Amino acid sequence: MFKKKNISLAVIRRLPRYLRYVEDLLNHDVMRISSSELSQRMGYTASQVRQDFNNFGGFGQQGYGYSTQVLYENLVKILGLDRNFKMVIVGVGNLGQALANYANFYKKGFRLIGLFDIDPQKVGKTIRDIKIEHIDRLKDFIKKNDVDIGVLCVPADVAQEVADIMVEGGIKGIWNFTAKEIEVKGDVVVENVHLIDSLMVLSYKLNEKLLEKERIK
Ligand SMILES: NC(=O)c1ccc[n+]([C@@H]2O[C@H](COP(=O)([O-])OP(=O)(O)OC[C@H]3O[C@@H](n4cnc5c(N)ncnc54)[C@H](O)[C@@H]3O)[C@@H](O)[C@H]2O)c1
Repeated sequence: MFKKKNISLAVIRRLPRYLRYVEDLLNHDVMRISSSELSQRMGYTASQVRQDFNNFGGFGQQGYGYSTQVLYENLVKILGLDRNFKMVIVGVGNLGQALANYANFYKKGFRLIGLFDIDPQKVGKTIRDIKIEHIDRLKDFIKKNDVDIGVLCVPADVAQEVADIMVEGGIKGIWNFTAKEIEVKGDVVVENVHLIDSLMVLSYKLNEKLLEKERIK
């Protein structure tokens, strides 16, 4: 598949939204959509949608628009969702347990195969048929099972040391939920998640509306 180099993160971050939307169209048996309709419904401009897809060769046909099936298959491939990644969660507290119980990861090809914690009260218990193992077993487990993704759900003060263990084991990517900016060696990729950032964006939008109302008064 054609792919431009150095595609901006902003474009990549829009791809899951395109995928969700196209999936919804397919579920409603909509097999074709024009770029203007797609852009209108998603709140983007038609040229932005075209530019986004042109990074990957563009999937539309002049005068036809997009086949939703073709769009879907391409987005799945671009996002690597056809690969089936193996994943472990480290830190099975509030967040780790919530993620472990979230079944939708499986539907997208992320297979949770291990849970790890340091707390003897938690080690040995199971969540969705997966036994929580002691952190001491993490490195060997990653090596033996060729784990792709490590989900970091431990307290921030131990995030770096746990990330180091993951890297030593040969992890390929870390989904970091902690507030700590971890450092990794080699070509390990890190994606940081901060739910609070999204909440602050909501706060910004609310604030804008309130300021507008106050101006009108
Ligand atoms: N990114 C976000 O939006 C977001 C949201 C909520 C929480 N968090 C962060 O996620 C992390 C977990 O939050 P929580 O509420 O689940 O905390 P928690 O205290 O409920 O869970 C932390 C778990 O990590 C385990 N742990 C501690 N040290 C460990 C080690 N060395 N090795 C393995 N396991 C270890 C603990 O036993 C516990 O089970 C925190 O860093 C928190 O700040 C991030």
